[in-house]
Amino acid sequence: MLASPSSFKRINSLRQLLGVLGDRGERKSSLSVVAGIEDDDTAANDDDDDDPPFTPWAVSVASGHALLRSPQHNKGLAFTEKERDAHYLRGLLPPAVINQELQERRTLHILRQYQVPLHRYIAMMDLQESNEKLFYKLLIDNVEELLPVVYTPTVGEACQKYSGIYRRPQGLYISLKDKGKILEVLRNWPEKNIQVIVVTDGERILGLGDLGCQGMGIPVGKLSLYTALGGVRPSVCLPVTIDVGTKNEALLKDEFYIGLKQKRATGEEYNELLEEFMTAVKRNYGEKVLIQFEDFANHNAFELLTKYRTSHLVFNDDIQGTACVVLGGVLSALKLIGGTLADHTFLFLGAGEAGTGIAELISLEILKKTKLTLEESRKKIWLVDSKGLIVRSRKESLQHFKQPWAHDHAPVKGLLEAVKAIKPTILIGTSGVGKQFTKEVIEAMVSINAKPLIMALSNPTSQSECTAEEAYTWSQGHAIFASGSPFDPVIYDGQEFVPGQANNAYIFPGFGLGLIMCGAIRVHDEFLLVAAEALASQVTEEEYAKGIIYPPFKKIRKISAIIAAKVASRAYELGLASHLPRPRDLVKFAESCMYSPTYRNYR
Ligand SMILES: O=C([O-])CC(=O)C(=O)O
Ligand SMILES: [Mg+2]
Repeated sequence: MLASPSSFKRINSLRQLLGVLGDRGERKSSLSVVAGIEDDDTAANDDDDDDPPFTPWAVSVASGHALLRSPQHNKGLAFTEKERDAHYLRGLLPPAVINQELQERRTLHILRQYQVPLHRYIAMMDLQESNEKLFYKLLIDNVEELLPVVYTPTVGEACQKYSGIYRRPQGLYISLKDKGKILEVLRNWPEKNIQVIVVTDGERILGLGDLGCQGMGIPVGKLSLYTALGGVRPSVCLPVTIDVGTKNEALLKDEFYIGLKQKRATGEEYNELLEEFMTAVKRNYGEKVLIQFEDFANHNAFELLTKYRTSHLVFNDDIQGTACVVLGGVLSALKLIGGTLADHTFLFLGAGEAGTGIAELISLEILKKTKLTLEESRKKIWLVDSKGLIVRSRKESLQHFKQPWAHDHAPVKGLLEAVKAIKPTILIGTSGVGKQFTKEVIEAMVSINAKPLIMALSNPTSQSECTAEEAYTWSQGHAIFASGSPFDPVIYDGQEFVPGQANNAYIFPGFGLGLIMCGAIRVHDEFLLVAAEALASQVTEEEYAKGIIYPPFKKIRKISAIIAAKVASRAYELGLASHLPRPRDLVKFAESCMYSPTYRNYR
């Protein structure tokens, strides 16, 4: 039976009244009762044979064939005999009834037979589009195996080939053609209650350059992680790609390219479209919707963050998320390499969003923990860009985000020369260009330090500044190593070395959950510091004993809950949280808000 218009009105006003947080949250929505086909996942509702509580609103939103075609509600062969009778499914499915656990094993078995990573990616996207709960159950239960499939590095290849593998729209496309109509475009999206938007303009997809409209794979992938790793409900997530054209000549010549075939717009035209988008988002979803900027090119990334951080709830994952995960890794690594943060000397290869973002957050943490001034703490950090070491004599010609790092020093050309001149204890690669940490660079680091910390952060794997194997072999097992893209453990000299994955996926899902659950209205730098410290605190002594500086991804939901709690707690302290009263136990509250992918019973 379809909901009558008046029932819909009641459903909508209930949504507005309750806000949608999560499944077991104190602010739990009672939509399950309203919608009949249940929209949330309380264990209490899972007992099949109990009669549903009486409610005058009980309606079914889909049945029969439409139910099987609804990714949010479809359970495939897991529909029971009773459900098949009750929801007009008889004959529409083969007779076997297969529960979710067996479906999960079956899907994993099939996935493992695909040798080509992109085929696994396509199979996972198909699953997400046909059976959302099974997709998330599989991803959550097998996160270490499947993260590289739906996310970095495979998502990079998927974006490069996106026009070829495109099947269905997985997010909202907003192009220059939609100028003046963005509010209408937002209203075309089927979900009305949106809490997180990940938006890209495709200009700098990972380290792969301008992929234009094909960048859509990134917001889709990031938001899958919001749900799988941070427990944010899929229905409140909105992936957006803003298409203002592309500089990528190959795409412009490709007859199958799905984007606007024109030169990338810049300046006024670009700013106006972005301004319209930001205004429309706030108007349509309110102040508390989180907008995560992803994979914008440097100039726009910094400008957008500066422009909107005082008027919107915005977060740039490449500047702030990456900074947070790296600061977390460095704080954690201090247990292995010794000293305090302020005792170290940092050298970065790359002075873009990630490099300067990390540098700034490290200096803020030094400022917080010592008596040094911001200026003094920044002096511990040196950056190398394509023209060599950033030094004071270059200051006038530098982009504004590089200027704080222009310290007094004679000009130095290449990275190796900079390592020899600066003698860093920590080397961080954020250049987006692979193979820059050569044998000579790593050897120079080892000649200066007993245990150099080396972080090769550029993504995907092809752009990594060096591989895990190179780092361990060239340093003869002395390096503590982490990378942005995943690498397998390495055996060197009979010993196993486990590289860390310094990827912002450790941070943004929990960070976003924290902002949403407390109703934050702005992102404060303090939130980034507490999130980094929370991540570092999750590494155990046993992990340190093995040289590990990041906790394993299999613990990520717990880690995300802890990060969310720290962020929310700081937001309450700073008066930036609007959901009152403050829950007493924020970790428990965060966990109670998390989406569960277990199938519901449809009575
Ligand atoms: O997506 C990732 O793996 C990390 C990231 O934000 C980037 O490299 O731009
Ligand atoms: Mg990114």
